[in-house]
Amino acid sequence: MSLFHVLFIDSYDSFCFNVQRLLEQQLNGTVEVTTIRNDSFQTVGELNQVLPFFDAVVIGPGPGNPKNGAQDVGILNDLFHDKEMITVPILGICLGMQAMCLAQGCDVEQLDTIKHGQVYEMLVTPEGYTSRLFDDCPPTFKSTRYHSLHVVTSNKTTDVIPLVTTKDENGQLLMGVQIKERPWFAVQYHPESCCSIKGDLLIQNFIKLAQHWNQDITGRYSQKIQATLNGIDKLKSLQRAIDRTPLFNKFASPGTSEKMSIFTKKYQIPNIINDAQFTLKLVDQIHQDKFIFASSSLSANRGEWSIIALPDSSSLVYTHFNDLEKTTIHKWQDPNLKYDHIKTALNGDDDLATNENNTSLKIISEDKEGFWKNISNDMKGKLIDEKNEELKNLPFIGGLVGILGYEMGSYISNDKTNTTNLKPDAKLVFINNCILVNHVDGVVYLVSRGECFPEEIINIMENNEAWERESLNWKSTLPSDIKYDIVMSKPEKYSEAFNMCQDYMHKGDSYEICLTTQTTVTPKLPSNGALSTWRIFQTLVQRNPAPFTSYLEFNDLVERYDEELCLISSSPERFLKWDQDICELRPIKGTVKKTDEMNLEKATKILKTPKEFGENLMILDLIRNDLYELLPNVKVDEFMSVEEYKTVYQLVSVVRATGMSQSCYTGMDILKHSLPPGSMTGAPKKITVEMLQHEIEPMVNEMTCGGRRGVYSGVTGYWSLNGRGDWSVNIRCMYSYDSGTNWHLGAGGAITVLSTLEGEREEMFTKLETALQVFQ
Ligand SMILES: C=C(O[C@@H]1C=C(C(=O)O)C=C[C@H]1O)C(=O)O
Ligand SMILES: NC(=O)CC[C@H](N)C(=O)O
Repeated sequence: MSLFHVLFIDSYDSFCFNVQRLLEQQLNGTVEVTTIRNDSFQTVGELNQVLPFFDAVVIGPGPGNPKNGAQDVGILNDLFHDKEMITVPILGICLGMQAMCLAQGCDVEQLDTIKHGQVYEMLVTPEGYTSRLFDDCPPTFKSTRYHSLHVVTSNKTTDVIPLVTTKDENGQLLMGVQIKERPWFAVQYHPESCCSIKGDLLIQNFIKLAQHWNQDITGRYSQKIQATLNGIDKLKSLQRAIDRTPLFNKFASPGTSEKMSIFTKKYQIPNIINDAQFTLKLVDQIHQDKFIFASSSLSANRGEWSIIALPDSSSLVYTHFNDLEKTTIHKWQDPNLKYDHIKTALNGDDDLATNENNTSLKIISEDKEGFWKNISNDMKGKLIDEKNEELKNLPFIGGLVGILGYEMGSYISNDKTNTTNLKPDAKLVFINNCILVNHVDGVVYLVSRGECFPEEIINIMENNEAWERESLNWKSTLPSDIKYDIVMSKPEKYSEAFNMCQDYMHKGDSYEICLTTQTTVTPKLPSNGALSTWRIFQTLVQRNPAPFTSYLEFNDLVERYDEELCLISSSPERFLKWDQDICELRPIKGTVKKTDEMNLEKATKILKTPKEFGENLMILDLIRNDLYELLPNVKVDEFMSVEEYKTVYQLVSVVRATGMSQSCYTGMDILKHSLPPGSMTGAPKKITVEMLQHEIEPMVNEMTCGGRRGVYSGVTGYWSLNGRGDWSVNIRCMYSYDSGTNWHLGAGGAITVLSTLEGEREEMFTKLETALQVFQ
């Protein structure tokens, strides 16, 4: 079977892999796609050398305006002016169509009413049918639009033949074209969106047309064979334009794999079924260090399990400092290690700190890429190909737990000049012992790698009748004699930032921008007063029960030190969960505040309006893209359901990818490639994250340096030794880098062209309030 080779030129869009997979899914998998960026080649001349290898070129969507030239669209404009291209079959999508038409003398103008994530009826023109691009297509079909700009024809642009149009407040708009006497076709809508129909038919028709032109009209196929023979090396180098190398080779034998027996003990406790308080009563009994991933609000597929991870003296602590490009590794509460040793070592420039103080401390100079690789390699030898069904199905049997901050994600640059920044960007601890609570079956498991599960916990469980009968006596307010200094972002700065977001979206640089603010709370204690992190946790859990309630206090040194990291979270949002074969993302986009007047029915109406629909759809398509980058089988399993939480209603979608076990990737690869979470960035991710970091957020959040978000907007969770993982988005949370002296709370929301300043500000305050209420 001969393959159909497509060169796909992406413009750093967040829908690029959706397009790639849509192409690959046609003709029974015989379409082979090589994806490059619009600046992978410096000149069209270079591109021409590989062109004969390809049957067709697809030019994808993306931010920017082709009228701005190469800085926005790389070589796209030159490509459409190049003689060699005249015979090459091309399909342009959105930005691709705008560049194609601009080169034909059309204008590209801003729409009066912009459409981002909106579904419209496309109308095929008579020329649409004669062109054969819309063979077998009904006269009207629904498709998603993501554009601020549109193509305007004139009586001088007669070579541009309209194939599809649509109508809206802007009037009649051009939605698809062919360039006269050329195999060049384009659409303004997005055939790859999950809300577009007939996208597959469009691609099939384009491929047929391309084959026909190559064979019968231009004779390109006779040149192609020769190019295949000497183009192989060039092609291989093209395929590396986007790095999709796995973090580690999961099929290679681990070599030094440790053989570990897993100890489990099981307690069936029927009356804990559906009782979220059980976990809280249990953790109340445990006085040793613990990381808690509790479900304080139970719902299907979220909150079935609570996990209590117990670090011990052999647990390794991995801390990454992004600005310093260094990682420290040491044992949990190493008796010889002092915080001063760590500080001194971080300030020095030794690659591997010599172990002068007889401690377990190791310092590694590495950037975040190195960190991702090294922790994965450390886990590699420890992962267990578990045959025992029960152990295989437990969510966690030991492994890494912790926090990956926003700055660990892609497209965010570090600040190497900030040599004094000792705030960790990632902190993970290797766990040998844990307690799992299954809230559905009413079972508690004690799991240990090895045989030494802490006696203290076994005793607590053996005597569970005593403490379990008691009701939870946690206070739901903090001591009344504590005052708080609360510093928030300035309102005028927020509105400036909001307007800046609108400008970018109107220019076509972004379709949705998640603008966030940071608030700092400093407790003012009375003399002899104290406010423990545990007390704050107790309060938040009760004030805002959530499926992803976490408590992570990193008292990883024997001596308490002033720069301890602590996170207390009541997040509603799962970012990514995976098992051996399937991974699931659960983006939340769309928020309505709960009030006495607001009920589920009313909230559902609001959440189904174009504003919220578009906001969710954009992120849904972006999340599909994140999964499609590495895995070919992706499905939207839940489309915009309304979920009720303590203080808000939220619009949630669920996307799953299957077939991970046969791929070369693990869930950790998916996690690395899809951070930061799309629901916290907006789309397209790359340009939006860059604008947020460098221009928009430094203005709003003056007290945090350089657009840093830190723990907020990152993820918290675990990677289990049985190949599972689950990470929630760090929102509706508070965290401290200095042992509770100051607490940071982030809050924000996605801004689209349909947003209003007042609406967004109120939404941001509603979200801030879910955690801030603890201090009030
Ligand atoms: C940015 C926050 O929340 C995110 C933004 C949402 C929205 O824009 O509707 C909803 C959930 C989160 O993904 C936050 O809570 O601070
Ligand atoms: N999705 C796109 O390709 C958008 C193209 C262009 N940046 C616009 O906003 O119109």
